[in-house]
Amino acid sequence: MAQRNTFRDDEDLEEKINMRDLARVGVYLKPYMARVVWILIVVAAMGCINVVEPYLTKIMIDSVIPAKNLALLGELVALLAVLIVIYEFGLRYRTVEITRVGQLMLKDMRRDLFTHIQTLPFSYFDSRPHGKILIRVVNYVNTLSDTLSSGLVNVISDVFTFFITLVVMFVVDWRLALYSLALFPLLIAWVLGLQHFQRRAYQVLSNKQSNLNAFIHESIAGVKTTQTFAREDTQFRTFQEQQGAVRSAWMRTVHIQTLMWPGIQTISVMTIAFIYYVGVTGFGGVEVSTGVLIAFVGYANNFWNPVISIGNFYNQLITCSAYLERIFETLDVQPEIRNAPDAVDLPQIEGRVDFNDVVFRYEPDGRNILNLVDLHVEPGKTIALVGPTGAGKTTIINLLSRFYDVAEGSVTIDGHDVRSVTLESLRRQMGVMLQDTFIFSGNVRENIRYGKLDATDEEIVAAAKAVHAHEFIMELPDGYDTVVEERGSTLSAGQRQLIAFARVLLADPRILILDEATSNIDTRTEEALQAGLNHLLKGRTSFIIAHRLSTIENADEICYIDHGQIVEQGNHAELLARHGAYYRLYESQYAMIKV
Ligand SMILES: Nc1ncnc2c1ncn2[C@@H]1O[C@H](COP(=O)(O)OP(=O)(O)OP(=O)(O)O)[C@@H](O)[C@H]1O
Repeated sequence: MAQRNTFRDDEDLEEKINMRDLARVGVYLKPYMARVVWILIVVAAMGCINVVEPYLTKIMIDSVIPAKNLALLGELVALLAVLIVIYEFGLRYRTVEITRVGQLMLKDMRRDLFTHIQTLPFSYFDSRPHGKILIRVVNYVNTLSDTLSSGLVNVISDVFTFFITLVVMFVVDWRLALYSLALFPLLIAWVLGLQHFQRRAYQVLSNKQSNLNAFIHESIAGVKTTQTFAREDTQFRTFQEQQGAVRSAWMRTVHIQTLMWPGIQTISVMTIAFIYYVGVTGFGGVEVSTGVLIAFVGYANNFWNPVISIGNFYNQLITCSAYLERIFETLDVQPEIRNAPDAVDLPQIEGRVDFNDVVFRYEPDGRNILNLVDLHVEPGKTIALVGPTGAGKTTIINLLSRFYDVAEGSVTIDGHDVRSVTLESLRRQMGVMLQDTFIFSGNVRENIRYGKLDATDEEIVAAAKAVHAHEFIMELPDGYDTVVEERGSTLSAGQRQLIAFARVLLADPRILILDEATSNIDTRTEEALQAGLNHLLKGRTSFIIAHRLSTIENADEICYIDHGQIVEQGNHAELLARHGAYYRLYESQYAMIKV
């Protein structure tokens, strides 16, 4: 399991830029290669125009101006005008197309991230704040967007312009070309020297942003608790701390990044000065006309501009590598719970469930949460799990849906080990209603339909009626079309549970798991619900966890769980007669009711 992490903890960082990460971006580029080839053709044409322009200036200075050759002037101006128009339209095409390719790549990357995250096991979500997962899918991918769209646009054409200019410079005067490159090693040293610090600064920044995001996410989720305890000040102070850390990290990146530009500019200006010096003094035997000298300065600009842009792109890439690291790290998390290579589909089940001496712990080196749980349930029976808080009841049912794998022993359904069948076929035949009922934003009807996507409206209403949700739904402003907010915050807790009940029943599972499912329903509703449930439970194996014993008195079998073991098992009457742990629990609840 991944190391546990909170909003206060920075995540681990890689020491070096992982070239494999950068190469993996290429995988996302592959489907769009045809577009890229067209872009490259346009970029090549634009590069040629870039090279021609200084040459036209050379002709102007060497031939047109001294001879006052107006005819040639007219031709040059016309050619220049045509080239500029072609160049500008090429520029537009290039920008639009590369942005398109960049966005398509990001769409694919975000899709992969999202679908992968959906398959990750509970343990992944247990191990880090959700805000840190969110920032990977949204913010980090957005940051890549800038680099892949605008950055990539420039770098492709810049690399091309760089090489073509270099070739032309050598053709026009190879010695002057060599002198123009004299300071190039200095530039490389400058860029590479800063890169180390810059990458480190961006990694720290990404961590601080991630922490802040996790904190904000947690604060919004817990806002009601904060207000209840009037702890706004405490939250605010932590927020300021986190925010301050982001600001400092950000400023550090700016301090380092802004060193890059003056360095490159200084080297560029020194180079141009050197070209003038060499051209004017004839240093090293160089003899060139004024036109060639001016053209060379133009080429030097053509040459240095791409170098500067490539330097900038490299800058962005360093930033991105910190984000890519996080994105690919997420994509590389292998779901611990996944289909075995030889997994088969679980056939239509009858519903026999066996826990065979199951031992379980949440972390490999952690303590045993379940200790030799041996439980055998016939199809169609209702099993209730009771016991003190933290005893392991929820853990038992989590193993049944294979949200986690057992450490020892096995869980079988109709004799099939749950690890040997595909997860989809297993979970499709199981209806699980967890403690924290989740309502998606949308309307009530859509929320119930989540249990069976092709359910008709009639089936939805029938399911709602069966669990006695229909009455309250009809009292909502728009009935089944009433819009509910994410998490169902506009509904009461009991209403949320009734909707979730209808959803599970609509799925028509062979095995039904209800974890504290009836805890939020008032006694009257519960009685009605119980009646509806009784005929729906028929033919299904059901596991019910309930703290209120009145809801499970009719269960075929009741297991009293304590410290991860079944300490008592039998029906209500048998367990009462035993005068053991269940009896004491029952007595205490009964006493409370009497009080
Ligand atoms: N995701 C998790 N990671 C690590 N430990 C966990 C996790 N979930 C539960 N535990 C631990 O496992 C033990 C059993 O938890 P479980 O939720 O099964 O208890 P429970 O009997 O259902 O309790 P309750 O009646 O309060 O819901 C507890 O000690 C709990 O701290």
